[in-house]
Amino acid sequence: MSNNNTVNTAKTPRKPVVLMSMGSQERKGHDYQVMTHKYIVPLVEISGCVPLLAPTCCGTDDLEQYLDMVDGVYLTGAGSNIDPSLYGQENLTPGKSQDRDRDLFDLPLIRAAIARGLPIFGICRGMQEINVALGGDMHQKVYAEPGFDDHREDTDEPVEVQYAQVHAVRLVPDSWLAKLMGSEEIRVNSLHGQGIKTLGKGLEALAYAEDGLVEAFHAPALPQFTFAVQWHPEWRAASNPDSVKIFQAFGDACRQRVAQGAR
Ligand SMILES: N[C@@H](CCC(=O)NCCCC(=O)O)C(=O)O
Repeated sequence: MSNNNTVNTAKTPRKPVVLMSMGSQERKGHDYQVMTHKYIVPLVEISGCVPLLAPTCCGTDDLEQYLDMVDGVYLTGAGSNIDPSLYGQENLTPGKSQDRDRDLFDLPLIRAAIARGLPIFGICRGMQEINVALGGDMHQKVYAEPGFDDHREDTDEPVEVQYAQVHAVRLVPDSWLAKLMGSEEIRVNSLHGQGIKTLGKGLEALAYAEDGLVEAFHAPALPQFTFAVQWHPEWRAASNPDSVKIFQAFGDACRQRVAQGAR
């Protein structure tokens, strides 16, 4: 008897799994590992990936095992500053919080992920971590540097104001980012006191603020997607066409990794 039910043998590819390193927070005498919703939601809903949140409070013994489980790495922003001793400077902001556990987890994570050819996407602190991991350094107080603007948010303002678009960034003409955005200039939000001073090995600027500060970079010599921005595309990402394009591009890079059958 003929069977009209054809069996679809084409397997739907699994979703990419993406590592997100968590940050530390102290509340009422207890230490927490945290990750903000606004970073998680666009990775799931726009990039179409599955987040794997990794605590950074337990050292790096399991780093390679984490990387065995993922198809990409996504390094988020955080209010803490990277320990400047990690890029050869004295600490000029002793009043600002640091997160040494996250520093000591993320810097080797970045180098190991690059060595494996994993796609990497960094936002704000995440961008700065990639830069430092590759030997770059930072202006610890951009707002105090001659010729640079103050890129910090006003923390007394409501959060909608803090994450509002406040300045333009010029995208490098004819770059893949300019082509992706369909423009050589976009407007972005700005919530950072630190900024790129020297780009790390293999990093190339893709966007600049009006004062010349590097606002996005990539690693053109690497075969995999390696992209980072100083602004916050995760903020209400679904309602920002530029953010949607960025998160979709990262998701596509991670799907390409899955298709390569790397794991
Ligand atoms: N401390 C660094 C990085 C700033 C940063 O990531 N800000 C975002 C904090 C809140 C959020 O996660 O959205 C600097 O000041 O440059």
